[in-house]
Amino acid sequence: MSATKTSNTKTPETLVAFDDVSAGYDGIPVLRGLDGAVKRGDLLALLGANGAGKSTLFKCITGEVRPFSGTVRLHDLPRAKIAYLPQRSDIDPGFPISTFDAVAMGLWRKIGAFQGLKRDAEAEVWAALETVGVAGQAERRLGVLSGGQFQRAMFAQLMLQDADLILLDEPFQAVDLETADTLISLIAKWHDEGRTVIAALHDAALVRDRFPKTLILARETIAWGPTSEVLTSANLAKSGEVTAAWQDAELGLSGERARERVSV
Ligand SMILES: Nc1ncnc2c1ncn2[C@@H]1O[C@H](COP(=O)(O)OP(=O)(O)OP(=O)(O)O)[C@@H](O)[C@H]1O
Repeated sequence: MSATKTSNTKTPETLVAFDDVSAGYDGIPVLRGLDGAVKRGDLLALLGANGAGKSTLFKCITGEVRPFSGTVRLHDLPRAKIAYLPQRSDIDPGFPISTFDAVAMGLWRKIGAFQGLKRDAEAEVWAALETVGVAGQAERRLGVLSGGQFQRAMFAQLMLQDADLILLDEPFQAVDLETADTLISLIAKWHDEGRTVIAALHDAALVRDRFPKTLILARETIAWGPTSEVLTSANLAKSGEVTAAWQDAELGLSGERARERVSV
């Protein structure tokens, strides 16, 4: 990502607004009554227990999941300007693609999927591979890379996407400390360029150190604001308890009753 973007010193404007959003699957909400706004230039950590609804929130932003009620509004943000890195478990490791070609997919929106890469574009792909330290893996199949190499390649792809909003679902899962440092530096650079980044994470210490804003989620909002204010052990404990209570309720209820329960 080479272009210099808008300065973070501008008055922050809303990029994504959630207005009483309920969303989920098979008629059963897993996100409930979500209100709030992501500001342009935010570096926002999304914290919550397993099953708290973090991935679902991302999918509401990308449009993959449509809310049952409420609205998700994108302000001056075409979907083509959103980059989404799902959890590795959601990416098919058997997909027959080289690491080079996977990274080059980051340029698809710019040059089209079936255009041959011109020399300039090829150079961009090599530069991205080098920046994240996996140029030596370029010819290997993406699916055989180690966890850290794979995630570095995915970040190289993100670099080429030139997105305004970057959504990262547990980006440091199964990566070593050195890789995590490299990836965190890239995130910081994107933030400095004025891009908006939301990352679902489980490491509270990392969030405290590197993420100015935090949303703690448990199917509903537990807290959302400056990390120094919202990242408290009380809020984290509450997030775990509320998520567990919702999961217990779902396990104990038939689909029809669960629907009744969450609609009150
Ligand atoms: N495609 C789906 N169909 C049905 N239920 C789903 C689907 N995807 C997620 N869920 C359910 O929605 C709830 C929230 O899942 P989600 O993946 O959004 O949580 P998460 O906070 O990202 O969890 P994790 O930290 O484990 O990744 C879970 O109970 C999950 O089982």
